[in-house]
Amino acid sequence: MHLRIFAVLAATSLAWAETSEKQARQAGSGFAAWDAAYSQASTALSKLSQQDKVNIVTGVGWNKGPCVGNTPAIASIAYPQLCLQDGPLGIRFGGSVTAFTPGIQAASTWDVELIRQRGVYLGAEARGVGVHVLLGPVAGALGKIPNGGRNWEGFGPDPYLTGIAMSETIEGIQSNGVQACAKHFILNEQETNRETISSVVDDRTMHELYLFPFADAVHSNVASVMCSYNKVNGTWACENDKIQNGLLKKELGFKGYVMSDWNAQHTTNGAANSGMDMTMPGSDFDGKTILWGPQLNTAVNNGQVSKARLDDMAKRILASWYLLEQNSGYPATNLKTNVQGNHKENVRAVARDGIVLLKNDDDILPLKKPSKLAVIGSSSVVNPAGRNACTDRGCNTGALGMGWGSGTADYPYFVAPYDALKTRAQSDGTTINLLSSDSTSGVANAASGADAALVFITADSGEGYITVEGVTGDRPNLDPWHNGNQLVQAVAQANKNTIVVVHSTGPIILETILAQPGVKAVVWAGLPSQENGNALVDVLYGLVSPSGKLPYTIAKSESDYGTAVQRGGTDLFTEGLFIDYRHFDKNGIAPRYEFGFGLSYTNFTYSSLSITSTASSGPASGDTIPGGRSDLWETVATVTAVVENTGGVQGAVVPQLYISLPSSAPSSPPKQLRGFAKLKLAPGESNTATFILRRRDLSYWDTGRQNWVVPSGSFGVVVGASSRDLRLNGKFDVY
Ligand SMILES: OC[C@H]1O[C@@H](O[C@H]2[C@H](O)[C@@H](O)[C@H](O[C@H]3[C@H](O)[C@@H](O)[C@H](O)O[C@@H]3CO)O[C@@H]2CO)[C@H](O)[C@@H](O)[C@@H]1O
Repeated sequence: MHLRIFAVLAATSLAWAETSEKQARQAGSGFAAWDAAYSQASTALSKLSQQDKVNIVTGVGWNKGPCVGNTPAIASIAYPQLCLQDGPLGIRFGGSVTAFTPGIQAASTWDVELIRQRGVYLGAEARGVGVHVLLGPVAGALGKIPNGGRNWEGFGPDPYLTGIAMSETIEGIQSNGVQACAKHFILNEQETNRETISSVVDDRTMHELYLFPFADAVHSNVASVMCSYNKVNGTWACENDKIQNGLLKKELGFKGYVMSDWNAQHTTNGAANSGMDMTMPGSDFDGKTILWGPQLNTAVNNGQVSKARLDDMAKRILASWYLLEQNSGYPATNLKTNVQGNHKENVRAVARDGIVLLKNDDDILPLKKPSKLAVIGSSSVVNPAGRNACTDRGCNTGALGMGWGSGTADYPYFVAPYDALKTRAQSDGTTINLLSSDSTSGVANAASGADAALVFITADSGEGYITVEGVTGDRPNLDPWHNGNQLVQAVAQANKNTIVVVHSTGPIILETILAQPGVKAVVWAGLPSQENGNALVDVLYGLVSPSGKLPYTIAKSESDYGTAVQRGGTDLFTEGLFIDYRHFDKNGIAPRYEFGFGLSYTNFTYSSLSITSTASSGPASGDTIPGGRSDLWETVATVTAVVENTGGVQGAVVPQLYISLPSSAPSSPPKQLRGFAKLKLAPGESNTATFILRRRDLSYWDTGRQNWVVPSGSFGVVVGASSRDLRLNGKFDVY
């Protein structure tokens, strides 16, 4: 099977920048593979009654099957009861599954090998428990609002980084014959009013920011896409002809099927005729309202939905099933099967390599066999009620490993910071003073006299159907929870070697913390899932040098972001293209820690920038393949740079390539990420980072021509250690 062969090839240890040839092949073969799958689907379809077809496209109802989504079996074509199950970080409600790291932690590694391996393992576990459709990965919310409740499920607000992560994850999942589902399509950027709000966006912003990573998903032959709860430009996403038929199926050449988010469908005919192909879960949560099933049958019988449209829906679903070869030897559904294997190794690696070291004064880290350590904060220990005490992780009690909602999984075990620190302390002969509370009383006692004080703070968020400590999804502000600022203040007053460890679903404002002279280090540990403590100890003690880079900007003030949760019925997306670092760059706002930032225990120097380009200006052309016009995916320029480890220890570096469009392009972000690589270097070692630019990477969306266009003129090229730490400058001209 072509897809599997290429996934195996792709599992070699190549940085993404070096694999675009593979991706081009994959798109080509994917197209052929879809053709074959469609041919099988047509044969099967000819054996089906109208009722069978309606059954294929209609879920059986909430809580009426083994999975969160189920469709009935069709015996005549040996089609199983299809099992659709969350989610983006593992099997929700599984009995013995791995709780992988959330998407945002994977993005924070900037390591395509780890991201792909995470996808492969997610797929292996889904297959092992007989899940046909794994409901992830997530590219919407993209993360334009720093407080957005579900941002942590995805890969952050940069569409390029998210696009690469989507591709790697989808190809990884589907290499196991499991259908992936790219969600939520599209512009579902906040939880507040998510089922009523209309996201109003201009055409260029839609293409260059929000649709961009979905194009990657389609290019990687994703089997399914989930339409979102919100309205897009006034029309429900799941009833929106422009986005489903126009953008997704026609422009991007999507061959799979669109399923509704759970209960996101509003009408029988509107959804069918605007491109939605499967309704989930098939009823509302009370089981009272059913919009397809018998109603769809009637609509087809009286001509409100054409027979051809019903055939198309069913064919898309069957073709995806055949594409992934689920018609042969697929395991029976049993969510309780133990499928963990050695997958915890990926969790630990992603948790560890996603840790971002923000501050390290006096080289206080790595720790050097302290004789006494203070460990302070309620999140240093596992939830006293049990690691899975709160359904769908709907509480922020004890150590934090993921946000809350449908995109969660139960932890098979949980190593809290204190657990791992204690183990390490025993081997070092270190004494630990533990204060597992967020109250400032008792802090002076616990922290004073220790060689260093580790203080743990958190910020949590999640999906809006659960309210945690008064927070219904989106965070109301960017402060740490549980009086984190006051806790750090108290610790830093008692101990001048204070190390702050932050576990958070997204940015928090660190100004109060950084103003404490006693705060020597800030470790941004993100969302490390079940390997929380182990990953932290690896970095704190220098078993590895920290190599994570921020996948979003940390501002000095919440208002610096220029975006906020909308309380009314409309979000006008007035910021347009300018979210996260694009906004800070355009408006000359100094971030506290910029997108792409992260310290190391070693140093790197950059040299020898080289640029070659064959790019020509003008609109994209070529046939539509999965992902859009074929030439958008062709390599048109290559940039290389040499990076050397000039420090004393081994470390991994993430050279980042940003481009600036020529002035002939309409107002554009000052710079945009268009390449990155992760190089592991021994002291004194150097290596070349190779960045391959595809036509789409040099294009803007021309609203007049309704096409991607490479502008003529001089393209700026910078290679840096972050979006603000720019080490090498160059340019190339395009005519
Ligand atoms: O899980 C499939 C997709 O579902 C959406 O989230 C839903 C979630 O799965 C479900 O557990 C939750 O149910 C609650 C329901 O909303 C509420 O009315 C009822 O009282 O309690 C239910 C909890 O037991 O609803 C969520 C939708 O509101 C996700 O958006 C999507 O990403 C998932 O893939």
